[in-house]
Amino acid sequence: MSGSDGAPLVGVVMGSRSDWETMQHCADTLARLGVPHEVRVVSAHRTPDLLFRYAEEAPARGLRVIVAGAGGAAHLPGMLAAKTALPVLGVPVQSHALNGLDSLLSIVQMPAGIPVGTLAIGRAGAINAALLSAAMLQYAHPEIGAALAQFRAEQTDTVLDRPDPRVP
Ligand SMILES: Nc1c(C(=O)O)ncn1[C@@H]1O[C@H](COP(=O)(O)O)[C@@H](O)[C@H]1O
Repeated sequence: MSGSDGAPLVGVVMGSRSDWETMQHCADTLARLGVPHEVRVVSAHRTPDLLFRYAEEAPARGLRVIVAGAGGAAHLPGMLAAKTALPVLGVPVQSHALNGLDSLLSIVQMPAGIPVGTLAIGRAGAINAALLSAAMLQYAHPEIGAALAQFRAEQTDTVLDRPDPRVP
């Protein structure tokens, strides 16, 4: 999905195709908010040269936020943050062996000086990474701000409309 000039604003990257089940929730939410974005598999471990190139070229291509999802030894978000000054949001993917705790700790424990904004493990983190991206873009792109405000209003209405959990 691209903006009017064809350039995506958010890069959604993940360490493996197997992360798509989680990261599709980020892409779906960006699409719902009308945020131009691209989706790529990039791995610090398996495609290190591509990772460096992606991070280095991202600002000139028009990207303004990178969302990086990875599982296990999740070095991808931190390495992207090391190579670009763009804001990097990290989504810990739920791993089989350790339930995502390994992913979370790998992403969140960055040394001072190279920040990664770390979200929750799994689907909630992927959705919130999209919402945070929209929040970061909203003043430069008022139409994204309007979509975000509408999303939140609808979410509130959905809860208020069904106050009794016993009623389906
Ligand atoms: N954590 C990373 C990185 C990275 O950090 O660069 N590259 C792949 N992976 C992770 O390996 C897990 C298993 O990958 P496979 O399913 O392909 O074996 C995935 O969750 C991926 O994010």
